Amino acid sequence: MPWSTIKLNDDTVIPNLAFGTWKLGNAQLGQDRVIQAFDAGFTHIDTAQNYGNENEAGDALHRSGISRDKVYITTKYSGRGTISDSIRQSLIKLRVDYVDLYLLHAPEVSKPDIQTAWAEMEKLQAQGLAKSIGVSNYEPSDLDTLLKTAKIVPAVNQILFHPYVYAETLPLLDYCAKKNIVIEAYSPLIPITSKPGGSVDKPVARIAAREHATPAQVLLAWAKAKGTVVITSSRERERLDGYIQAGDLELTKADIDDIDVAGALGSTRF
Ligand SMILES: NC(=O)C1=CN([C@@H]2O[C@H](COP(=O)(O)OP(=O)(O)OC[C@H]3O[C@@H](n4cnc5c(N)ncnc54)[C@H](O)[C@@H]3O)[C@@H](O)[C@H]2O)C=CC1
Ligand SMILES: O=CCc1c[nH]c2ccccc12
Repeated sequence: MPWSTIKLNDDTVIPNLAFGTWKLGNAQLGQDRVIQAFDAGFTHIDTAQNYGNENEAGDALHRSGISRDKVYITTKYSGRGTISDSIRQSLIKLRVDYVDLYLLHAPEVSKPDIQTAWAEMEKLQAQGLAKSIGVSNYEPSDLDTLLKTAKIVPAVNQILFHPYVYAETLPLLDYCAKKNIVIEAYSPLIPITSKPGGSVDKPVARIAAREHATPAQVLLAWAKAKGTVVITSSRERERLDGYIQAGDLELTKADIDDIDVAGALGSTRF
């Protein structure tokens, strides 16, 4: 099945592939690279207050001429200023009236504290500034704290997600599944970007050879098969085309099990 959408607990839908804008390069290059991602077929961009390129993403959106309802925009509060001011500044930079998804970037930047920050997020959603609200880098204990006073359950938790951390993340995945919180997977390509030569390489290479695919495509297909929203990136058009095509790559249960086992063998926190 190609890349598609996932229904969130607030009844909205989110594309299950996103283009991340962290470390995209300087202003003009950043803007061109977002446009390149739209051209390649991405419909979801993931940015943040402190990536320093919401302006470029907004300009890219404007220049590409894509209508607002055809693109899904996520940004995050990264701890600078108040949440209320931050989202308003993000909306100006992004040149939009609302974002589709607004996240608390991490528990430590959920200021002044997790419960107060979440109450602010709920207000923004009620005001229509964010269609959906969620968190990032939250552990079960952080979610416990949040849910004690929350009126709304976070729609997503955006976390580090790749085969080497999968086994140790299972308790968090289970927690989120029980609360109907969708997992967004960032840095899914760590096995080839930061840890080449590890135990996951073998099954990934075997599957890639069989499917005439690249290792990156196999890793994206693995994260998709786990039911996550996959967030990846590249400055290169050829790689972006490969990411889009990875939506058609169906792994078997045996493939997924092989990658899970190899990931657990080489497990190290990055
Ligand atoms: N919420 C959070 O705290 C975080 C969120 N993110 C989000 O996730 C997005 C994606 O994160 P990444 O770590 O960049 O994702 P990723 O793990 O998909 O890596 C993407 C990088 O892999 C490179 N790559 C692709 N194929 C390769 C190959 N065959 N060999 C070597 N390198 C290859 C690409 O050129 C690109 O630079 C970010 O832009 C951001 O939006 C990322 C980190 C933290
Ligand atoms: O999103 C990527 C990593 C990152 C950059 N800034 C922050 C702030 C808080 C948590 C994570 C990050």
